[in-house]
Amino acid sequence: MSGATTAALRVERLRFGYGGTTVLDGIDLAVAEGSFLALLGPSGSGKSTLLRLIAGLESPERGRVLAGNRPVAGPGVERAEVFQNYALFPWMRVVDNVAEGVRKARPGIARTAARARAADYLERVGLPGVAESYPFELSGGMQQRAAIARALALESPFLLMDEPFGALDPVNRARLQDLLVELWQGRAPRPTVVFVTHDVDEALLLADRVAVLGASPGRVIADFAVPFERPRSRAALFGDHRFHALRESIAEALDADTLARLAAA
Ligand SMILES: Nc1ncnc2c1ncn2[C@@H]1O[C@H](COP(=O)(O)OP(=O)(O)OP(=O)(O)O)[C@@H](O)[C@H]1O
Repeated sequence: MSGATTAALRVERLRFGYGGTTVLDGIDLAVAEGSFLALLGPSGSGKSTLLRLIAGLESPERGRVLAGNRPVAGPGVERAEVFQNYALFPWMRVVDNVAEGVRKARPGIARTAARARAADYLERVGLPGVAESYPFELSGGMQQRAAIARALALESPFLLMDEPFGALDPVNRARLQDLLVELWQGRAPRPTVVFVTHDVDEALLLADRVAVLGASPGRVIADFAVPFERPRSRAALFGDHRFHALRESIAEALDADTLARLAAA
């Protein structure tokens, strides 16, 4: 496993279930500081649940999550989150949605300073001029940009993303993928990212490493380093035989898990 000694994030022997049904069992993961991990897996394998445990929104039954060497005991601003469905407060102007996060991360910051920082991040995600709008006035792609601005404005060492582009059309999805990588690479130090997706190509485009979860119970069944240099282009990836080989290996790992489950049923 990579980054065992410099892991910013560690999941150790983790087990978790809902109402007596085990969802995740025996999860061990070490994510190197400043790296980008994609969590891939079939529907129901527990990707979102694992992210919620890392976020501190759920507590493990066994094992633990360590973020920056500290056990995670609940949500915290050092672990910023972006979910699939924008999750902006509808009653707040866009700038205040972002500024609210800044104020949580920096208690005591003046309201005007928080709003200025929020406006700066909205500009960075390509949303100048919408600061005073309400979320309902924005398209889905724009709302998701604003949600990303809100998470990035926290300037947290961890960025936890649960299928953040899943609800977007292909053009906006590609734009936001590029934007995310650009913003992640532009930050010093880079935040450590855990990104849930069930899109293999998205994982290989974005991540340094892909952990594949199998289902029933969810556990890591394969772990691949993604070797492509950055900046990455889709055209270069599609022309690279290693991309196709990785896709194949991931599909094989998922197929083997499905067959094993069918055989056990
Ligand atoms: N709040 C909940 N209460 C009870 N069961 C839940 C809850 N949330 C998720 N589950 C169950 O836990 C399992 C894992 O769900 P989870 O959403 O983590 O999987 P996932 O891999 O993220 O799936 P998807 O790709 O469809 O989002 C599923 O069987 C799901 O039905």
